[in-house]
Amino acid sequence: DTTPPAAAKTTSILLLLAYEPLYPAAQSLVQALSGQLRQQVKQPLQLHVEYMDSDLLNSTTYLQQFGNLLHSKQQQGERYDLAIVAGNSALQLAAQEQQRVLADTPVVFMNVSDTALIRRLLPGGNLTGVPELPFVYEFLALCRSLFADRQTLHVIVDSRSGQRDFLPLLQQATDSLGKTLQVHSLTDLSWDELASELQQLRRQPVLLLSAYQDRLQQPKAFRDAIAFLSEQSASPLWHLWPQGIGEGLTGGVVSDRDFSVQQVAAMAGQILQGTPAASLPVHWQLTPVTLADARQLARFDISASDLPAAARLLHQQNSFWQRYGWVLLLMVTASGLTGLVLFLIWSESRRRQLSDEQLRDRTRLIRNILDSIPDLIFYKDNQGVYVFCNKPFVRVMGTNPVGKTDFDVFDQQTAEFFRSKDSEAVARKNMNANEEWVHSADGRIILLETQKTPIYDRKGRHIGVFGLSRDVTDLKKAQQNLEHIAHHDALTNLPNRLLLNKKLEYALNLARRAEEHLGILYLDLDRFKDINDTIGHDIGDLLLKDVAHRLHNNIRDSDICSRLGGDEFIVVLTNVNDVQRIQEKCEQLLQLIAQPYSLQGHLLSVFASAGISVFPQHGTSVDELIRNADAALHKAKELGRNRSYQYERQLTDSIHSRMSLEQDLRSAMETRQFTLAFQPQFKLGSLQPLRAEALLRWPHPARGMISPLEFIPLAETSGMIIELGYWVLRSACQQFLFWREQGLRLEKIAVNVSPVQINSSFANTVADILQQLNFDPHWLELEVTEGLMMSGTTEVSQQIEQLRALGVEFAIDDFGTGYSSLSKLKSMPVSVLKIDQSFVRDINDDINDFEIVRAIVAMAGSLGLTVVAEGVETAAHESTLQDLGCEWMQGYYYAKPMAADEFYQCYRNTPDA
Ligand SMILES: Nc1nc2c(ncn2[C@@H]2O[C@@H]3COP(=O)(O)O[C@H]4[C@@H](O)[C@H](n5cnc6c(=O)[nH]c(N)nc65)O[C@@H]4COP(=O)(O)O[C@H]3[C@H]2O)c(=O)[nH]1
Repeated sequence: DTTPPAAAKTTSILLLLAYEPLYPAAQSLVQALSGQLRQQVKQPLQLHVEYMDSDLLNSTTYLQQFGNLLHSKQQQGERYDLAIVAGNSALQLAAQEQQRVLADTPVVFMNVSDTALIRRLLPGGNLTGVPELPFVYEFLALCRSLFADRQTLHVIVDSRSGQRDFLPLLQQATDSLGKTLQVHSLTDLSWDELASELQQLRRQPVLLLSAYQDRLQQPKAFRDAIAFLSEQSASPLWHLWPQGIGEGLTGGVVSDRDFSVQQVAAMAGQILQGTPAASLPVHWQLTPVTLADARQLARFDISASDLPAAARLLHQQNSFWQRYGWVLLLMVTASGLTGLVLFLIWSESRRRQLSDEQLRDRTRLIRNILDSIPDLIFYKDNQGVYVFCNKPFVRVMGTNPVGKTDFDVFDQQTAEFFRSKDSEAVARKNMNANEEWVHSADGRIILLETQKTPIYDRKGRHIGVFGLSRDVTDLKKAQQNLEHIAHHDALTNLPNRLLLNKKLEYALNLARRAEEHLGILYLDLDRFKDINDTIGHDIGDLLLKDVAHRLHNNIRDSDICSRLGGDEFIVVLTNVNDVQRIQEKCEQLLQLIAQPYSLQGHLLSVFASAGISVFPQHGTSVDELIRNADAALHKAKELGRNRSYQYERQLTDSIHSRMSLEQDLRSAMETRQFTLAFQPQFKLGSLQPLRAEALLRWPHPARGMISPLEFIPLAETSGMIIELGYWVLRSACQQFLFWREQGLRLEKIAVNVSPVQINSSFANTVADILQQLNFDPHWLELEVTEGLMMSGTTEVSQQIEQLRALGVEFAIDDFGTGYSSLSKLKSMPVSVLKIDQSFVRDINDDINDFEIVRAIVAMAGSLGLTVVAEGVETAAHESTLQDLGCEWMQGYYYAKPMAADEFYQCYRNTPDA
């Protein structure tokens, strides 16, 4: 009897991997870890492996979803004595679940390159582990020996942070070695454009940092990305991490993962024996290993002898065992169980030749082994009569079938199905696998994955069928769940971009065959960000759900409705015969979205804009149709929102001109093409301006003066606004100092600040600039948007408060256009309100505008805020504003924005100066 005397406690370890299950490196990591852990942990061990597949799906929502999945498993009885997490996002998830799934569970991490995250978690954390650091200098040394004649290191990155964060380090390293770093960024390139750049590079070192998404936001799983890039590239691709090497990437200098696995298993062993995780030091000392794929080296004509002597080569096919070993191994494993059963049958048939006792012992041993396997194992003779089955079979099926056929045990339909699968295996003379749903004895319907193998006697005659069934119900459910998460948007449950691409591809094929049209509607909510910032993200989320619901419920089943993220939706109208219908349906959906929403006591209105592209007129591929619908959406927004626009060719041209404007903007930054204009602000009744607003001007060498309304958004999306904004601040302050020296009696200079500029270093940088210029902070007013003020994030408030403490004054620009309510004004850290010019323009004709201005002035007065009216163009404007109690004015009625010299000439001799 092999039953142990007393059941030893099972140690349960959660192995959380950031990778996808199909990823070969993930599988070998699991195997290596499980081997090492079994050596370290003496008790019975149960490993729960979870694959996050976070390369492609790395949003916070996904992390949240994954956490929920783990939590629900835990509630069904899973418990963990220890968690081993591999990869950055796995550690992120562990950090997120510290209080819930992993409460009191020690964590050992590995393959984590995010050192900031490790350092953040270490103090007080119940964790330790082995990080994975980039060996940048060692890698450059390898490049020097392999590509001695090359001075440039090419790097591939995309927009995602993480790997991209290593760029400054690489820049520093290449600079220090006198090399050049050339970045090929998927933020500017599509996959195809990157491929054609890689085709131009002949035998140059190319380092892959990160490539998951291109500028068209087309994602690729890591495996697909490296397969694609390595196939296209005329140069070998290298990596700072082991993953991907051997699967397309040529090699790299990486940390030794075998060593990490040993360390992690040793740490796990110590923790399970009672050592607190926090008392085991993190293993920061890592040894670099040069790893290379022999097949890729051969492809690029690189001699393995040029690698360091200790380099490890993958896929080196030189011995019989290396070539065919895996085939043999597979054959041996597959035939193992079959052999065991054959042995059982054989021993039964030799019963009379051996002593009874010997036979009984042997048979009992084999039975015990087969009974201890959780899978259902059975053997039927060639008449379909069960000769043997193990205990799990009897337990799950609720009956012992030995001596009976399937027809005696199961219902007619199930029995026929089982018999047909037996016959298939016999006909194929080989193992046959199938899945089958069956009723189990405890009343559940379970999914069995069954393998059937025909058995032959020594003369080759068929004598029966051996079968092995595994209960994969839970596995299938978990897979389906993950599959669903991977393909659906967590908030609205609509298909995400990945699934949209697949469905649209399918719809295109159908439309092609049926010679029908398809309509692609790219919808985006107008000013959704303001709603989010002012009323809160919770309400914003509810609103998105309602919009999704309205869209989904008002299209046909064959149509597709998908959320791309944020407030962007795509609706695909299928089976369209009359193109006119597309436009009509789009208008109908926009009207539907515009109906009011009642969300947790808030009555809200929101409008949407839509861009339309039509198959086949506006494109024949998924990419092209979505891109063109997007271009049409931009046009719709430009034309004033709450409307739709159908794609036309000129839009692509204008996108190209937008891209060329962006390039010009970069060179304008380098060649300092910008200037400042200044517009005075007057206190009522005074001819002498006491304040001036600095406004950025870009005299483009070919296109003339370009409005800030056109280029500031570009500078914001490209991040250039940060550098540009500091330039404006510095120049405006210098000009102000100069005027004061010349005798102009100005009190303050106002400078516009874009929300993008307010990051964690904003206040310190502004303070530094003021200090360098010896500029009194009380002379500075920073104009920020209403949305930013309402966003209420702690970072923004901290930055603003830090500067206010120095004496810098803050104003809300274009007040009244956002969603902030007057009652919220009290809590905003500002002292000036600038009434938007759109209210001033019609103040004498539109009673609503008049009332809004009246309310703003009254409320501001009671809060002690200064109100400045913008866009005062006529004496009538001035007099109405004066009647309402507004004291400060700015507008063309007094002066247009002008160059600094002109400003000085205008106001140096003003009577009350
Ligand atoms: N119709 C009319 N317009 C008037 C009148 N008085 C002033 N304006 C215009 O209204 C805009 C006022 O600036 P803003 O609301 O801050 O709006 C600014 C501001 O949001 C942004 N901007 C300008 N310079 C900068 C800058 O240095 N940084 C940032 N982040 N944004 C800037 O660009 C916007 C537009 O700037 P500009 O084209 O210079 O346009 C200026 C000004 O020329 C009037 O009586 N009638």
